[in-house]
Amino acid sequence: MEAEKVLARLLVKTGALQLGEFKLTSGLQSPIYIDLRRLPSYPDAFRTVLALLYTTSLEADHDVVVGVATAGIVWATGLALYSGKPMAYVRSGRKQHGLGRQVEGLVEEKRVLVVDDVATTGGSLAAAVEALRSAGAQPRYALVIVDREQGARERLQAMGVELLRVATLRGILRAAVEEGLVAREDAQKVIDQLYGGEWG
Ligand SMILES: O=P(O)(O)OC[C@H]1O[C@H](OP(=O)(O)OP(=O)(O)O)[C@H](O)[C@@H]1O
Ligand SMILES: O=C(O)c1cc(=O)[nH]c(=O)[nH]1
Repeated sequence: MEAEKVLARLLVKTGALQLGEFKLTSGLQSPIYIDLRRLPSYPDAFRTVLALLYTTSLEADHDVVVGVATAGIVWATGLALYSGKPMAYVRSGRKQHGLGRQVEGLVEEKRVLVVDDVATTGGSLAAAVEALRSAGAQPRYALVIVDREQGARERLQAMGVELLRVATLRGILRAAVEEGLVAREDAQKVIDQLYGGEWG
């Protein structure tokens, strides 16, 4: 079964796909929210999505898996255990006590795969890439489970980082409609509001 269909089923079953009115981290408003933080509460779903993430990660040459705080750390940890690669993580800001670091773990001169759960504008991944470069790392690839296609790929490309994704939000919505999991009219409203009616 293709990744979009698997994700559509799991996201609906676990309540991780929510329709409504949401404010995003970028300040944008959205009629849909993907809450992948719920997945680890369902071990079978967690394992299935980790396997999909691992398969996609094979496209990226890397020495270290780096999670983006907070949601990305969970997935990076699972992926590192899956792949046997070292793992590190990036905080959203520099720690104000202890060693005062933003990047935790060994990344200097390493080819890094930056992992997060969702990409929307790419602001969070871009900030992580900058922090990693300041720490002497070489971030080459970013990897997410869901790419909402709201600017992340282009923003990262401009920084020399390629964005890999298990699925796009539009692909998941299309599969959810085909599987009878989301009403076509509800999905169409999301597509109209976020993508000017283009299903991609
Ligand atoms: O591409 P962007 O526009 O940056 O949006 C995506 C980011 O937003 C969410 O994080 P959030 O800020 O909600 O923090 P959390 O991971 O700590 O929950 C998500 O986990 C991504 O990191
Ligand atoms: O852009 C975000 O903040 C965001 C969107 C989304 O669908 N899911 C999420 O966890 N964050």
